[in-house]
Amino acid sequence: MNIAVIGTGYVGLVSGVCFSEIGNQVICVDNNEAKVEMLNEGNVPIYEPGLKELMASNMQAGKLSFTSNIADAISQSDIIFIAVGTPSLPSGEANLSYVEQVAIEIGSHIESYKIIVTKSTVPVGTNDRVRELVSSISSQPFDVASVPEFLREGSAVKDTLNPDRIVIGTDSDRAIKSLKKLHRPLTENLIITDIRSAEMIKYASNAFLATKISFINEISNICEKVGADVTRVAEGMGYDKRIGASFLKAGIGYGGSCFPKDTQALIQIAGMVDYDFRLLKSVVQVNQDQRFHVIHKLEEALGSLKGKTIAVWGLAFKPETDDVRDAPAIDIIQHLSDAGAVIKAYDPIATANFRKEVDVASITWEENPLHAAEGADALCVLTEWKEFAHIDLNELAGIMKDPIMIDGRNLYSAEQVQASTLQYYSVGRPGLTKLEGKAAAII
Ligand SMILES: NC(=O)C1=CN([C@@H]2O[C@H](COP(=O)(O)OP(=O)(O)OC[C@H]3O[C@@H](n4cnc5c(N)ncnc54)[C@H](O)[C@@H]3O)[C@@H](O)[C@H]2O)C=CC1
Ligand SMILES: O=C(O)[C@H]1O[C@H](OP(=O)(O)OP(=O)(O)OC[C@H]2O[C@@H](n3ccc(=O)[nH]c3=O)[C@H](O)[C@@H]2O)[C@H](O)[C@@H](O)[C@@H]1O
Repeated sequence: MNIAVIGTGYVGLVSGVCFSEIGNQVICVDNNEAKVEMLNEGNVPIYEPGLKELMASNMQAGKLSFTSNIADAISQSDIIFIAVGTPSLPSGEANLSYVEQVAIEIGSHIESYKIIVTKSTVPVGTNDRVRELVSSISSQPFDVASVPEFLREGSAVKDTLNPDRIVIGTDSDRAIKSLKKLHRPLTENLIITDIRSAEMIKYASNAFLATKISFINEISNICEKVGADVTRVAEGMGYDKRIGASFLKAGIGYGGSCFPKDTQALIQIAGMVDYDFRLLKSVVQVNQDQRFHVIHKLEEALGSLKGKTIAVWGLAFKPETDDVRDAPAIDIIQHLSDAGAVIKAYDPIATANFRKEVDVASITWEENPLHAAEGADALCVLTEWKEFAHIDLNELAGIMKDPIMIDGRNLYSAEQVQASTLQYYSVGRPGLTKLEGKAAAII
């Protein structure tokens, strides 16, 4: 099939590459010409395992190309995917201006029947708005559909080629037939529904996953006070099929370009219809507070942070990505700097992106984790990169001024911690916390 994908961010690029991989002819469009040039040279603007190789092989096979000319892409395609950003407005609502702009451009260029599919995460009613905009400009026949995207950064290619389900929301039998045919090579689990339900499925899914994370983070906070181990609690809960084991890792709260934005947007969507989404508001608040538990633990270990040197391992919002959008590390580093600490930061790949996000004077950017830790009063682990997991903790303790580690991701096992001389603080595993001169608070 002939596909146009508008927008070459995470979703557009990965979808375009994967659609070509399963045998379609794909043109990806972006209005950022520098990005298009980069892609045409075979370079990938994001770090995503496996993407560059797959993109190169499909470009070589003539199945995938990049352009900034939307008119060409539309004329050569049967199905047009809208995959542009829907960032938060200051109110928390989704900014739909990019989606609307693309709808206007599609309306200006269609010359024959098209299926216009919104892949961007959009509030209920947006596909109706797309339909309205296109038909206000063009009298050509077209259908609209909502096919939300569920990929995760860091495993985007794998997720796209092996999805748990594909949701297809449309009121057109013709669109259902084509979209089933397009997606069937990826999975048999195709959920056909109406447009509004499809739009809602995406927000409800992200909000539910965010709720699981805030729930387990609150459980971890209680575990710290009652002497239980949150990793054991999550394991024990996860064997219950009704609960499931995933998204129960306690830590420093969720970040990234989607959960923070989509939870806020859903609160706004509810508010528009006079519904106060109290549960989700709490999820957001718990998440915001959780980031600062790292700071509380540092203060517990060091007292005032003024003039202290704090090493930070991990800046990306999660491993296997260089994305730092709404990474907990941004708030934590800003707070450390405001408290007068000197920061030595290291991330395997996200440092360049992070430097564009934070503007603090008291920070040095280190080239390796041990350099960052050398001479530090304490070390905070903020992203669970694999390369940190294998570091010799006694060697680490030996080069620090004070061997204090705040492990915000529960990266280290009980055995590793117990065999080390670190003064170790975890998330919700108080039995491992070695406190100088006082026992962990167990009631
Ligand atoms: N990043 C992720 O992991 C996921 C994102 N989503 C959703 O997918 C949507 C896209 O997200 P990202 O890929 O992260 O976005 P992004 O913001 O990284 O990329 C959007 C791209 O669209 C381009 N663009 C904007 N206006 C355009 C226009 N008029 N014509 C052509 N290109 C245009 C921009 O230049 C940019 O390259 C959002 O709604 C997001 O919530 C859904 C699932 C996963
Ligand atoms: O709509 C989106 O953009 C995407 O948002 C998330 O994907 P992503 O943000 O890439 O990453 P996740 O793996 O979901 O992690 C999000 C955040 O939650 C945190 N997290 C995740 C899982 C967990 O158990 N605990 C936890 O703290 C991660 O550290 C990270 O900061 C969803 O998992 C995707 O299904 C969805 O498509």
